Amino acid sequence: MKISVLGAGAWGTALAIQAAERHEVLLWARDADAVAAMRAARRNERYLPEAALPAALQLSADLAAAIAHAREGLIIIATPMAALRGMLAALPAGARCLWLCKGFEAGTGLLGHEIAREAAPALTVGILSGPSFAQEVALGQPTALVAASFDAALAQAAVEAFHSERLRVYTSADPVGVEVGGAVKNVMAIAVGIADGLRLAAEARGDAAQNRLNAPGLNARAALITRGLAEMLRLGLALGARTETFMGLSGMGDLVLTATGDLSRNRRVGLMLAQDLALADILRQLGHVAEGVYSAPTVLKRAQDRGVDMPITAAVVAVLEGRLGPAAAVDLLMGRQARSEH
Ligand SMILES: NC(=O)C1=CN([C@@H]2O[C@H](COP(=O)(O)OP(=O)(O)OC[C@H]3O[C@@H](n4cnc5c(N)ncnc54)[C@H](OP(=O)(O)O)[C@@H]3O)[C@@H](O)[C@H]2O)C=CC1
Ligand SMILES: O=C(CO)COP(=O)(O)O
Repeated sequence: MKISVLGAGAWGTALAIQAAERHEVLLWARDADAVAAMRAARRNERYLPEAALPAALQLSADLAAAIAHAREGLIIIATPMAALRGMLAALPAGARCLWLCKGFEAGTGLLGHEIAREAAPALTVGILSGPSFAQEVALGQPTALVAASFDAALAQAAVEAFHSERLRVYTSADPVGVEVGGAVKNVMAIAVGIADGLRLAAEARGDAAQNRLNAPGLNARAALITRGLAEMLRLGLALGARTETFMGLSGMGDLVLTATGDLSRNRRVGLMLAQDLALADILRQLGHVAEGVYSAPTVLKRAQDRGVDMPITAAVVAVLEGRLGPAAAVDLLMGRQARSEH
């Protein structure tokens, strides 16, 4: 199959490396200098230095040529959410396309499939999601993904493109649930990062040695993940998703990975917020996109529009906007009034 991956960040590069073992894959980056550097080093030093680029992987900075390459095959949009609309609009009618980005569009508050409906209704579209750190996929470590589309043949094409002995690809007919899971887990990873960061700071101060670790511990982490899943489910159901999707790879699976795995950029944002670093400095230091930062306000807005209660999301937004300190945010969440769990 001919596959074009549009966007040569960490995730697009990792999937292109894997698919190039079995397919004719072209990886596109908008920056011609970046393409030249990757051609010379056969490595993406900027975004994924861990893995070599296979000799068969084609590289290009020519968007029209990249689209033409996969005109009859599969186009993968691997940019951040902010660029999805523009990429979709550039594709020709009838093209088959899946995106990897996880979030809500800032400003409009739309999910990817809603943007596609608005900006590119003549495409056949879907999402590839699930718990998957790019570095692990690039190195061939076992990973399971989910391909979701209203078009069953497209989800099956994603299986054909990426399923291998190291990469399992499941299909789903619930793109709404898969997209809500991918977007909301990023916000929850920031929340858990904040709580874990407060604990690490207390330990570093020696509070543990003095037996007065007055900071959130592992119990608080489990509570945040579980209540985060409840928030994700509530919003998802309000937007038309199916309950079982949130118990799967793109829901609970990705939430657990991103909230607890230190490779997560969103979790690292939370860890650094707990050290009272300024958001702008954190984003500079990361050097990669952390979608939760941009999605959090839109998640909250869509929840409020539907009358859905999302207290963890609200606390993350308040911390990101500087209206609440990290410790006060955790205190607020843990100190909420008692109520029934379900
Ligand atoms: N990394 C991961 O493990 C995973 C990431 N994802 C999701 O995939 C998406 C991409 O993440 P990731 O690859 O990690 O991001 P990175 O931050 O590693 O890279 C972003 C890439 O997108 C490019 N880009 C940014 N804006 C535009 C634009 N307007 N037009 C074209 N290209 C653009 C950047 O190019 P330039 O250098 O020119 O700015 C860069 O190549 C995110 O939504 C993320 O949530 C999903 C699963 C796993
Ligand atoms: O989506 C991811 C893993 O599935 C990557 O998460 P981060 O963007 O937080 O690194």
